[in-house]
Amino acid sequence: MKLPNEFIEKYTNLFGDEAAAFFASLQEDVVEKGFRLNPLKNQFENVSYSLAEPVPYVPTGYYGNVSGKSLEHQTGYVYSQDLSAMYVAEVLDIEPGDRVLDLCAAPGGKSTQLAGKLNDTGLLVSNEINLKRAKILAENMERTGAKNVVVLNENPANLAKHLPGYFDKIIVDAPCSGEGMFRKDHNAIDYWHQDYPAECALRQRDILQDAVKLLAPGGQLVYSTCTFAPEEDEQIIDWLVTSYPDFEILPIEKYPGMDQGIPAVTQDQNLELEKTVRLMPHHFKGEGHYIAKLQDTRTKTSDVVKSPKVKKKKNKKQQDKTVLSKEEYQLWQAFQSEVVPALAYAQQDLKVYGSYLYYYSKNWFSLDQLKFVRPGLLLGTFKKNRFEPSYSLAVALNPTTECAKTITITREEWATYVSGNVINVSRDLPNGWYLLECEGKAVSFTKVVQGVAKNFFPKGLRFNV
Ligand SMILES: C[S@@+](CC[C@H](N)C(=O)[O-])C[C@H]1O[C@@H](n2cnc3c(N)ncnc32)[C@H](O)[C@@H]1O
Repeated sequence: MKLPNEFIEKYTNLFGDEAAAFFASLQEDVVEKGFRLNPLKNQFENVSYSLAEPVPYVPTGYYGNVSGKSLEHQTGYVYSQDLSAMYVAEVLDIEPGDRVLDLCAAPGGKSTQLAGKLNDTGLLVSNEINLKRAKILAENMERTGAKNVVVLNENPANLAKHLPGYFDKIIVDAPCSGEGMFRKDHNAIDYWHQDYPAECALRQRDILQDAVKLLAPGGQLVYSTCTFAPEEDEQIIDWLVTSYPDFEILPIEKYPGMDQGIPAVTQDQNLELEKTVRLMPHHFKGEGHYIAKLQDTRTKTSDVVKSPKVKKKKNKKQQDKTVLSKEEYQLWQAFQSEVVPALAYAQQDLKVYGSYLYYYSKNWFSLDQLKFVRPGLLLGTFKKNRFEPSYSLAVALNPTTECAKTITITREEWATYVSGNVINVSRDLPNGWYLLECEGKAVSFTKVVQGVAKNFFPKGLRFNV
């Protein structure tokens, strides 16, 4: 890998004696991998990956490589994540019931972790400006099985216009010059030029200005990048606390191999920046990252004050099209009482978009003016006088406690099913909807018709093991 000359010059000046070790680490081909367990799932004794090497700084993190074609991945038990990246969401102090925003969320590394930390309380809004990436994000969030996640496809300015002061906690994992990704993605070097970090910094300031507007007084903000560039790291945080004096930098615990931020790269030599973290590949097993944690010191206001105003409906024509018809509600209830009795959602917490039925709590914000990819948990589809449960609902279920009709399948049968084939089951089994579970993990819904479990695994997700 050929590093640009200006890059070498810049970091030789900045890192001095350490520069040679730093450049050498960027040339390493074999980089240790990591993964996280999803706390929304249960029975981890059935996970076939070794949990012998836990990561010391993330309770759900482990060293090791997981396959995207494994049962554990398909059912959302594990998420493959860089060993540095998994420290970002870890440092945000999530409390049950928090409203959390991941502003630059695709493909979902931080968001999947945040969903686990919220444990189905509060609300997680995972936002991604790029539609294609937002769809990938939604797929990754689906696999977590979280019931309280909304995926938006908004620009931060529009979000700030509609939801000012709405969120208790925000992560800005900013688009950056990606220097920390050079060894993982050699193409990142092609985009790099001397002025690139400064250009990225302008965009990061814009995004942070909106993030500040979105944060509730007394809220917490975590900012991260995967670059070594001081322009996008310490200098951005220095700019933030200078521009917004209500914000103060909180200390982040430094585990072995983690470095502190470098005050010397800022004009005012702001020593507070030592509280931030640099993850450097010559010191730490993981790609290059920078993390800062900020506290808004304004007094917290009550939920009543911070909820955005919802405009009252003016006339009948403007009636909410997302309200279920009586027939739709009856179809859902018939399915729900028979198959998922634990999910007795109130009618006000259900919404329809076209023929799709979603769980979306009445306590969450109005989606009217926002572009969304996932307006809550997709429960299923209404099709000519019947209700068909979704894959999203299947993977969100605990087969033991939340589903009354399950069929246990073997790993071989699982492999058959995810490749798009049917499975033969007992002919004595009554026809109808069942949840397929393998080793306690919810795989998919199936419809049994005379001893055959029909394939309802989404076409776009099918794979051969
Ligand atoms: C570093 S990546 C996020 C990675 C993600 N947080 C994760 O852990 O998987 C930055 C994201 O910011 C998005 N982005 C680009 N320009 C943006 C902008 N102006 N405002 C908000 N997000 C932007 C990119 O599309 C990209 O998905």
